[in-house]
Amino acid sequence: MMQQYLRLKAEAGPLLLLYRMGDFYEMFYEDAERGARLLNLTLTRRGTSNGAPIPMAGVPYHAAEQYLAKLVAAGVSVAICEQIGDPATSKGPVERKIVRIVTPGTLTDEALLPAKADRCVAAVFISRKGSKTPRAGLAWLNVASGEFKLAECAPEALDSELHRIEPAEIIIADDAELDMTLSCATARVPSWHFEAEQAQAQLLAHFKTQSLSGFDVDDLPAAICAAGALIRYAGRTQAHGLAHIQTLSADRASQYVLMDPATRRNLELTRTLSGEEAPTLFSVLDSCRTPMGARLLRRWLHHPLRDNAPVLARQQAISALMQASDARSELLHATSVLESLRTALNVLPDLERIATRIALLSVRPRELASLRDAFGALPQLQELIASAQSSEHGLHTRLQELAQHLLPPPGMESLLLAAIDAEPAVQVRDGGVIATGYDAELDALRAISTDNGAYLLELEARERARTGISTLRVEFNRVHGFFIEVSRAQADKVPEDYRRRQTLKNAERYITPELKAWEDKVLSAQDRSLAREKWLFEQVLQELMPMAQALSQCASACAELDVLVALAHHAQHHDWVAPSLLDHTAIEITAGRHPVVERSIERFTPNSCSLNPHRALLVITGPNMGGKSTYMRQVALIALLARIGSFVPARAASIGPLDRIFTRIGAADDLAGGRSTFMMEMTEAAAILASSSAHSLVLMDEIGRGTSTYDGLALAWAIAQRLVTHNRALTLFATHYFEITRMPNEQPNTANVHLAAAESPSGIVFLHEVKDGPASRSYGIQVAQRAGVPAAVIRHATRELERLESQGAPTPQLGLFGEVTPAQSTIQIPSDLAEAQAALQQAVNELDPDRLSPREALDALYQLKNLLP
Ligand SMILES: Nc1ncnc2c1ncn2[C@@H]1O[C@H](COP(=O)(O)OP(=O)(O)OP(=O)(O)O)[C@@H](O)[C@H]1O
Repeated sequence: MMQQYLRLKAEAGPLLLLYRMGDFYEMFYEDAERGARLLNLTLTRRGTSNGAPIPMAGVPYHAAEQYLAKLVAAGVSVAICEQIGDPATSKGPVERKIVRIVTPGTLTDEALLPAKADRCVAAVFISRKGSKTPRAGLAWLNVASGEFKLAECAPEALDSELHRIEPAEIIIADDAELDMTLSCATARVPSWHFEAEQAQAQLLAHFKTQSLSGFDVDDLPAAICAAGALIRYAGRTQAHGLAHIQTLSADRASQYVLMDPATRRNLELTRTLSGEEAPTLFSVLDSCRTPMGARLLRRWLHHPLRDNAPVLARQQAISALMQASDARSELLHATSVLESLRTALNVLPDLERIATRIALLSVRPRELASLRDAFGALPQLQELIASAQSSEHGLHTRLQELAQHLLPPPGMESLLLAAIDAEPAVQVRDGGVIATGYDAELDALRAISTDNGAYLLELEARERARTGISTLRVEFNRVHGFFIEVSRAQADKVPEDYRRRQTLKNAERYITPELKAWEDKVLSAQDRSLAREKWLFEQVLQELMPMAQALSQCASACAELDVLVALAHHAQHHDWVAPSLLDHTAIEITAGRHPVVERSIERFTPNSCSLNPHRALLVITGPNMGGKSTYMRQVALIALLARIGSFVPARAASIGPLDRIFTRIGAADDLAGGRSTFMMEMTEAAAILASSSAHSLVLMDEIGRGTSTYDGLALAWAIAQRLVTHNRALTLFATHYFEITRMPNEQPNTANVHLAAAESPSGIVFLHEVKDGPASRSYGIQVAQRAGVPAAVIRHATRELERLESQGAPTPQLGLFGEVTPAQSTIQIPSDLAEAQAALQQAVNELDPDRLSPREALDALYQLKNLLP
């Protein structure tokens, strides 16, 4: 047996091998040690190898799914080996085979997949290093939905692209190096899998085509190499192949508003800065009723669009949904269309994943039942959309397009209605999955095994008469089968042909030749009926498989409708408006709010923002805690929401096309990457300066604070100036360096705004209101006091501040930037002050404090004071 194990283990390679033995999946050697550690199992031993005991650990087969889920969550890939031979007839170890490979990125099993997030597997290939223009090729595959995409980018942008795609697993060549900050499982495959010819051949064989031209990806050679290796890898993991992956498409980054990983993180789109699921933009917007809707919303948030046309189509669909609901509820006082749509969507199961499992022939009976029940809701969805369309407001062609796909694939509904039982069992092997009336043979077999009642009553009457035992009973139970039960007192009356089956305390149970013959007939009918049912189910699956593609189109339409309904619902309940989409770059927001913060505090102060080529950079000052970061983020989030087609939290907004959104807001140390806070800050700033354009939105928060005041200020000034003169990006630049508020004097397309605060007897009051002009002061000490810094420290700091201010604190920065006038470059000391300083110096030198009486000391102090001009 160990030989068989070692052969299979060699086949499984680095995958953890779960080796089926009876009711357990066992692991051996290093796999056992690793598995025991990851799954918290007891490590035991089985036999020895070269005199050393062989470590072994196992999990019961019926609980395997939950252990698999843990392994996959830990990024481990697993090969599952089953017994395929019959133990009764096998000589030596039963034949076994690896039947399934589970890797973090290729899951299709409902139990192992998160409902509201996609899990895909990506392959990365970097074309010839050292060549003039090396390209990074990327391919990613969502096995659960069938989506297969390609993209190329410069190798420097690869990390950012990976953060956009967020694969659960990445495939790379065994000799490749990949420098990425995304944490996910990686799998290495032989480098020849990525060779152009091999990859191309693999794809052609998969799609059964002569060339890839039809997919419009010829200009992406590096990505094709990645795609070939990927389809080979994914194909190995699925027992029934990847027939549902029927197309390949290029995902051209130019269609999206690009965001780097820092920006996605800082804007807290789908994860908070501390890594939580909520509150995020996704968590507040996600009132989706279906899992595929929630997944699509998440994708939209990470892929804002550059072109106005598709954005407008979504926005108009949302308007139509909202207006239709108004019209109906006013007229009929009935539930609004929007609410009815939400209710109707609620009954839909995860159509997208069911479609995939139909294609993979791994769909479960109950999923088919839920699919059949869901089809009943589709006409209602269509009707509701039609009523949204018939409202007189707005254009809504997108809704019309969606409605056309809200249909079950032809033949699927009738097949499921006829074939699948109203409430099928979980597993086909339990029986009760195929509906009565679907197959005459099955019905006949079932009749034999279930219609025992009349025969048993007749037999009982006959036996009572024959034996004279009036209490005799004929019965059946699952463990012992059929039997005749006679009380202990009457047991001596039973005839010769009664054979004892079981003895109870007060009764004996018998079987007779006649009853045994009946039992055999019934049991064999049961076996045959289960076998027939299994076969019929497989036939149904084969019939359904070609319909999977159409079902997944229906699933996509439901997902999109769900997202549009969720956005409409949110807009309606939180007073959001449709932004105008401009065709020139500008962001004009009137009374905007932060979509997430407005939900968590009682009274959010709305603020406006105007950014355009004539007012391209806003220097934002104001106290700590004044609301600078919130304001900047809210502008970016409103722009992003507008670019996904959503309504926005504002009284009015006009948003033009954007190519990128960049944020540099607070930086954490990247200790693992060996970069300090300041280094991180500068790396991000460098990326922004390198890639932002006149169509980009840039948020910079307190750039330069990670180093000494002078260095920081100098860098902040230079960066701001470069952004406005060279990159010409729309920029929000929050800073505590007041010197930067002078920038509008030099750069006419910049302006100052500040977050207002007021002082009251009980301390500083934050008004959270954005006003024109620079802040008058920073209130740092007041904020520190509010934060609970000890009073003694606050007093000391206040004195120190007064001292610095009275000294007219050196302003080295005056000489640091731009045109330096002689008057600014040196600190001029007036001549009378120079004289006074000399006289003061002399007077102080002449004083001997030890010889002075208190009275003389006081006089000396007055004299010194008088020496000052
Ligand atoms: N417009 C607003 N209306 C109401 N409350 C707000 C508003 N903006 C911010 N706040 C509140 O003020 C708090 C501080 O805001 P924020 O972090 O944006 O300040 P900040 O000026 O960036 O501070 P720091 O300079 O210390 O980073 C937020 O947690 C929020 O609760």
